[in-house]
Amino acid sequence: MHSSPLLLEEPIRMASILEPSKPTFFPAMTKIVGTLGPKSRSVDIISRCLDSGMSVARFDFSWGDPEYHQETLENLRAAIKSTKKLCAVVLDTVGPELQIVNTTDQPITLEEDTLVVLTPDQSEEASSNLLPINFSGISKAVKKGDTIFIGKYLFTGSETASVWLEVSEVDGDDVTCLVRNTATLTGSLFTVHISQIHIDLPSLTDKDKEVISTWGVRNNIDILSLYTRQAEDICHAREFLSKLGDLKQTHIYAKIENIEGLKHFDEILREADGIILARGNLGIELPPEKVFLFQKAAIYKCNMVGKPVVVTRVVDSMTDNLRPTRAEATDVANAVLDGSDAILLGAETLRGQYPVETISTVGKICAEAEKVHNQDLYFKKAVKYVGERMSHLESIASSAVRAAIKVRASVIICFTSSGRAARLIAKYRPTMPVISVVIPQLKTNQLRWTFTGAFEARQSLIVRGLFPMLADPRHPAESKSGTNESILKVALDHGKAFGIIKPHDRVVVCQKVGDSSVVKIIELED
Ligand SMILES: Nc1ncnc2c1ncn2[C@@H]1O[C@H](COP(=O)(O)OP(=O)(O)O)[C@@H](O)[C@H]1O
Ligand SMILES: C=C(OP(=O)(O)O)C(=O)O
Ligand SMILES: [K+]
Ligand SMILES: [Mg+2]
Repeated sequence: MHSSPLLLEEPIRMASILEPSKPTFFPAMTKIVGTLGPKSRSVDIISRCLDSGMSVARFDFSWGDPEYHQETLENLRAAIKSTKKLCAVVLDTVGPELQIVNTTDQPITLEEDTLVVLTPDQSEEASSNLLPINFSGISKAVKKGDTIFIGKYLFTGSETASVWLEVSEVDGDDVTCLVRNTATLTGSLFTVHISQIHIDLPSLTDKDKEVISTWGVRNNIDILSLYTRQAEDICHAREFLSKLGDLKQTHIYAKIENIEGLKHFDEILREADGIILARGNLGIELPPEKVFLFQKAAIYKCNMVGKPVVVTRVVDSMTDNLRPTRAEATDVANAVLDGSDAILLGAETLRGQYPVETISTVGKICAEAEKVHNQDLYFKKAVKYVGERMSHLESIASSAVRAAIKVRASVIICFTSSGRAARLIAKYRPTMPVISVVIPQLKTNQLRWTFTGAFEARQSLIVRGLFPMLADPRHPAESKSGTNESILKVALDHGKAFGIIKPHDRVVVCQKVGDSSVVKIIELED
């Protein structure tokens, strides 16, 4: 596998492209987040999603009630148990999302060159010439000539399932718009995107808070996906989580949806635990020729500070088709080459016809792209960015990756408690999987004693290259020397059982021995 690495920057022998990919245990180092919904909520389908490589499940509270999502989550738990595959849980908030509710049960067809009125009067029924919106300030927020998109496939506005409107007149609280393309809106809820306006609503709404403090607390959510426009949005959410018991351990990922988020990107990145590039919304907010540039710039910034970055909306067409378009397949590979940690699937798994096939197709594309990723070049950039003098841990982490590549180790094993050491290793984008062995720590909050570790292990399921294993808390973490040897043996056995570690392989281990952090190389006998 490491004999003659292909690099995109070097000439590739064309025939080598046709060599079939060898099957490996790890479908890809890049992770796949699947949004669970009507077409992906049975134990059977979720099990197949996990087996195909989904390692994070997203619950989108923009639709569906808590009971519905609870049922899906119980099924996810059963699937985890039967497949023995770990899966993290993401709660996606609604935020100041603009919505039109259609209570009529009938699809609504809007005809090109006709007029439609958007009204904040939500007692009105939706029709092809009147659409009630959940935003009282709409008439003050827009002006003649502005662009409004309604529907799900919001990129170009030319799809038949979404509509592109141009504001033609503002009259009192209502806004009259010219319909630019004929489209039929189906379902009970349509999202609305108005380009480049500030919506004067809080990023974390009362409804979001209610859901987090009930459903979120009940289910110990690992990651909160937050509609983010500025760094304070993250601070407020963190403050809110800090009062919810175990949820103070929940990671907050900033969902960058619009120009405001783009302008404040650097400050947001400092506060957030990770970033989600919501390209659905961003893609219509930005001129099309700028989308790739923001993606590359944002991913680079995340990579350099070692924070996970997730890219959305890659294979929309697989919602209804078994194969992605050429553009989509290439787009997935480019997201990997740009440096994303994970790919987020929305409609494709939520309400698409091929959730399992979508996951395995995306996984295969990711795995191919990873093979030609120029690790050497990337590594140099990352080291240069940190500069002199490195922290001890950063130096240990980068050295572990360097050593593992030089000795062609099949895997890196990293002992970690907070997950920080393992994330730092992942930052240097090793070409081999990292088994992060999370060692539970006993902690108390005055009321009760509990073990840490479960959050930390699951949270690494969204990071490229990290494959967590939660050590048995009965191994006392204090007496490091003796017990770590037995945990190491368990980790090696784990790797062997899954076929990623074979006899005579070399393995790089990163751990603390006494007070010193060490990187050691071990050569296995059998
Ligand atoms: N329980 C443990 N046993 C052995 N080594 C550990 C343990 N926890 C962390 N380490 C190692 O200690 C070093 C410091 O990592 P640090 O970031 O402090 O750990 P953590 O991941 O627990 O925050 C790293 O080399 C890491 O591999
Ligand atoms: C993921 C996105 O949106 P949603 O939360 O509506 O699925 C997106 O806009 O990229
Ligand atoms: K949402
Ligand atoms: Mg969106």
